[in-house]
Amino acid sequence: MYKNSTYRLPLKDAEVLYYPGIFSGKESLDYYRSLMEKTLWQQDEITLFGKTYPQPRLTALYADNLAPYSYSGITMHPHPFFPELAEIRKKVESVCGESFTSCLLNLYRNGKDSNGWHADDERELGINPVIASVSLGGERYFHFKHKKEKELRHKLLLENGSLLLMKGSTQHHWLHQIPKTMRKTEPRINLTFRNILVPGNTKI
Ligand SMILES: O=C(O)CCC(=O)C(=O)O
Ligand SMILES: [Fe+2]
Repeated sequence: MYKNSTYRLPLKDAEVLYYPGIFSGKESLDYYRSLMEKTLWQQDEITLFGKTYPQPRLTALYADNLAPYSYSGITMHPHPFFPELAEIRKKVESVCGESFTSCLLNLYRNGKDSNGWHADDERELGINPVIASVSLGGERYFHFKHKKEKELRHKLLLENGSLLLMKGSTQHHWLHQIPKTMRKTEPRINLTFRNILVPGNTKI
């Protein structure tokens, strides 16, 4: 992919943009190292069909407000932003022209770590959520599948230093995942910037 360009993915009923190289190799490595160390990583348990498993990745939530975020039966409480995270948010906001209250981070330690099929459609994200997702470290494939038209699928390699922006009706019509991989892969940090609303507050 050529750096400093924007690609709109050819997905029906969706608005998904890919920006490779919003950070240089050096910036990406510096951020990767400081986030690896400073992030308060946690491993939650998920319950599937009455059985409990450790989530197959580490996560952490940061926000400007105290709004908790619940998904897959897990409720996360945010920590305040630290300087590197705030810097990354600023860059992302300037690239995509949106603003964000919160950041959910994922750490995929190796190819066995993954993120199963889901849509980011929780109530506290509002009606047409804008989600800006930064990748640092090892490359992983990101898959999309349409909720109703099963033959509509797409996959994309998320490169170090890139940004993937999902907006409009994307979460209504599509699911996404990061599948496990057998390839040898370096750890990957993913930052998903979102607007998470305080319960009772509706965004206009
Ligand atoms: O790791 C990624 O690129 C995707 C993460 C994701 O979909 C999520 O946290 O909701
Ligand atoms: Fe997601």
